[in-house]
Amino acid sequence: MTDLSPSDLAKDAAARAGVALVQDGMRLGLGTGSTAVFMVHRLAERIRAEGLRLRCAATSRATCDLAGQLGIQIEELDEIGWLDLTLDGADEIDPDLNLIKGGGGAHLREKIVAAASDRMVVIADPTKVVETLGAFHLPVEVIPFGVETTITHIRRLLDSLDLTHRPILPRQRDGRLFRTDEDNLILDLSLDVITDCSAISSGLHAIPGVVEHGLFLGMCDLALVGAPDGSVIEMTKPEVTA
Ligand SMILES: O=C[C@H](O)[C@H](O)[C@H](O)COP(=O)(O)O
Repeated sequence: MTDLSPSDLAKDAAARAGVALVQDGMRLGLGTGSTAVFMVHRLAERIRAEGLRLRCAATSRATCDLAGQLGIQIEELDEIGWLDLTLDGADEIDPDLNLIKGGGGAHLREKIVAAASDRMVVIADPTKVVETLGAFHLPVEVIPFGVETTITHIRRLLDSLDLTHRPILPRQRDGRLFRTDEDNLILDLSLDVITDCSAISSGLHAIPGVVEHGLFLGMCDLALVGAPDGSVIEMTKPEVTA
């Protein structure tokens, strides 16, 4: 790959470091997004060079298609059953390794795959590292049926959490409502700062039309943050003191 922007060089550095964790015989979850694209390319290179025998599940149709084009066989998650490692990108990473994901609308399958993995490792460029989650909109996947009612429920939840007047925007693409791989809709919540991630998470999960939100709390084990010069910083969870 030539002529990469500084941002792409950083993503590629993180992707290489993530792929370096892959060992022969592993069952892998492959994430979605622009950083994951680098990861899938680097993984395909290692498979070709080293003959790695892997079993891989994808978190989106896009990743499934790319992997197929590069000669990586993708199986259904349920055929594999459980995964050793998932490598995925993120939109925001806080110091506790809590994440916002779903900028590409793939967070539902990503969360199912990450939850079925012994280890979730995030690969990212430095712009994704934040002190507090929330500057990036929080994606919420919702069922199309009764979406206005679901928005009303979300509005009431935000009001109850002192997050009044925060925009709740149905995601659009090419002038039409964006549809996920499950044919659902995405609502993007502009929250600015999320001070109580657990309250938002449990509140959203309690709303019937909500399928899944993009907060990944306590799921990430390690974040690999690449830089344009090829170096990578490892972020680990802070030690819990008794
Ligand atoms: O839905 C998309 C995923 O959660 C992505 O992993 C996330 O948006 C990060 O994508 P990127 O690597 O393109 O910044």
